Amino acid sequence: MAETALRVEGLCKAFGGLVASDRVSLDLRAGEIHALIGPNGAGKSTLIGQIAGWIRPDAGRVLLAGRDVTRLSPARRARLGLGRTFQVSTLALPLSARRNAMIGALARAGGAWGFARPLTRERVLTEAADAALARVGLAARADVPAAELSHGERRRLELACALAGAPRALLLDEPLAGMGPEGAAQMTELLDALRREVPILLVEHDMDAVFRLADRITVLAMGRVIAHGPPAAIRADAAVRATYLGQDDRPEAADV
Ligand SMILES: Nc1ncnc2c1ncn2[C@@H]1O[C@H](COP(=O)(O)OP(=O)(O)OP(=O)(O)O)[C@@H](O)[C@H]1O
Repeated sequence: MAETALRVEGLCKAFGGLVASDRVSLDLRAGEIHALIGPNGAGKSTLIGQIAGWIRPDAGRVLLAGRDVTRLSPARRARLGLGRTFQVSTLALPLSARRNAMIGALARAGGAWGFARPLTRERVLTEAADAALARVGLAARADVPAAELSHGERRRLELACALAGAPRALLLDEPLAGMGPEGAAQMTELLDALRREVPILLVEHDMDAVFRLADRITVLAMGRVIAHGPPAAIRADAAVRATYLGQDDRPEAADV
């Protein structure tokens, strides 16, 4: 059986009387893209927040490569290999693409290099950043300020920032958001190849991409997992169809 990079067990989170996560369990295995979908307000962001560590669950556990990280800070989780991108860009716009990717590499290293010589540290971070930029097709743009990159390039740079930290598992929150067809196709191709290097938990509203990319899909509605399985089973699932009826991102809209 494939190694489990990330496991969520029985996560519960309520905001007052509103249950945003209701005993949610899922896992992310080596070599796969696992998509998390659901209508607006289903609890996807709340779940991602609990996995990343900035929302504390009321109950349940988060395990990264078998280690219980439920009580660790987001920074500690990053240092243990949880990479992520955000719905809203976190790039430092005046800095070059390389400098941004170096910050990503630093997030993984944390204080571990406190005693390393500055020149050694600079070289190691630069190498990690350049490798990540090459991986997302931005090697030629390394010296360009993030502010001057196109929207699609910025999204790939955000991915490079996460990759520069050599993550064990990657959380991607709407990596295709705001992209035109060309950028979306480029990013889809990139993610398709990346799964072999790092397993990906993908939150995405573009159902064409989800059904093309996902090895498995978990569907949330009102905080609960209502379906889980390979894309073909999800597309055929009556509860999923009922939940998505009338929604733009309903699975039946995906022509895959
Ligand atoms: N900090 C909060 N305080 C109160 N209610 C919250 C909070 N965060 C989320 N909620 C509520 O929890 C529910 C789940 O929200 P969440 O943002 O996780 O859904 P989502 O699936 O990510 O939605 P979307 O696709 O629109 O981003 C919603 O009803 C939302 O209003």
